[in-house]
Amino acid sequence: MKDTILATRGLTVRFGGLLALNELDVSISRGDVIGLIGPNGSGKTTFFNTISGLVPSSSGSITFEGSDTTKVKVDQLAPRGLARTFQRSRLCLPLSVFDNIAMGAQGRISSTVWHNIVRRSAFHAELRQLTQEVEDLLSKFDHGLAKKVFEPAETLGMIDRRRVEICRALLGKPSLLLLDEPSAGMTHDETNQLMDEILEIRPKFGNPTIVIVEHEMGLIERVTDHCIVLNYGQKICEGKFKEVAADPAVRRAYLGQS
Ligand SMILES: Nc1ncnc2c1ncn2[C@@H]1O[C@H](COP(=O)(O)OP(=O)(O)OP(=O)(O)O)[C@@H](O)[C@H]1O
Repeated sequence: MKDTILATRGLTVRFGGLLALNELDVSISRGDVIGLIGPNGSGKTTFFNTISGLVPSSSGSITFEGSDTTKVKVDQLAPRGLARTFQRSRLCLPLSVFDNIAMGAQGRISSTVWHNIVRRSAFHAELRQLTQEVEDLLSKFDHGLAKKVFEPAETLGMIDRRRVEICRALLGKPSLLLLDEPSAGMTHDETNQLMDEILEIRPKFGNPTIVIVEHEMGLIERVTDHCIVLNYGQKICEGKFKEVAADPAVRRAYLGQS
């Protein structure tokens, strides 16, 4: 039986009088690809923001990798193995592809004044090692992206920008990868291509568990093992895509059918 990598119990997030998450109990099994779906405003991004330490919960608990992470902040969750991408691109466009990805290696380069001046050769060795890792990562996508490692991110097309964001998330070899609307800003074909690439290179990173928030139901149906459906911050259904798509509560909430 698969173990649980992430669980929430009674997770509640209030924004003033609005209940964005309402007593949410969720269990995510290690190694699965999970689709987190629901109508606009149902709480999907708030769920991502809360479990990744960006938005504090109002009550309830979060357990990640067996530890209580309810109050753990975002910068402490990445080293524990939780990585994510955002709906809107979060690249620093004037910076190089390398710099954007290396941000995901926070704390890996010793950057004290003492280290950089007195132990210059050690600093250069760390930098060389990181550069090699970033180039290896980019070349796994196999689209000549590794050759653009020192070009500004603003010179890349949208699909390559998304690949760079995925590389930044994968650099720390996360056990849980949260993908917030990978299709945003891309065509249907590009989204499918990117998702295929992620699934293809996933075994090289220890098969991280993936949770995808996505409105493209064709993609969710094709790539997920299991789906969780939210409405008004509550879980209304879960199961295989075909099961949840046929559920009357989901059809009412999500598809606007009775
Ligand atoms: N920082 C915030 N302050 C106030 N209200 C917020 C905040 N963030 C989200 N909300 C509200 O919380 C509810 C859930 O929003 P959330 O973005 O999590 O939904 P979503 O399911 O991700 O929606 P979408 O599919 O449109 O991205 C919405 O009513 C939204 O307006």
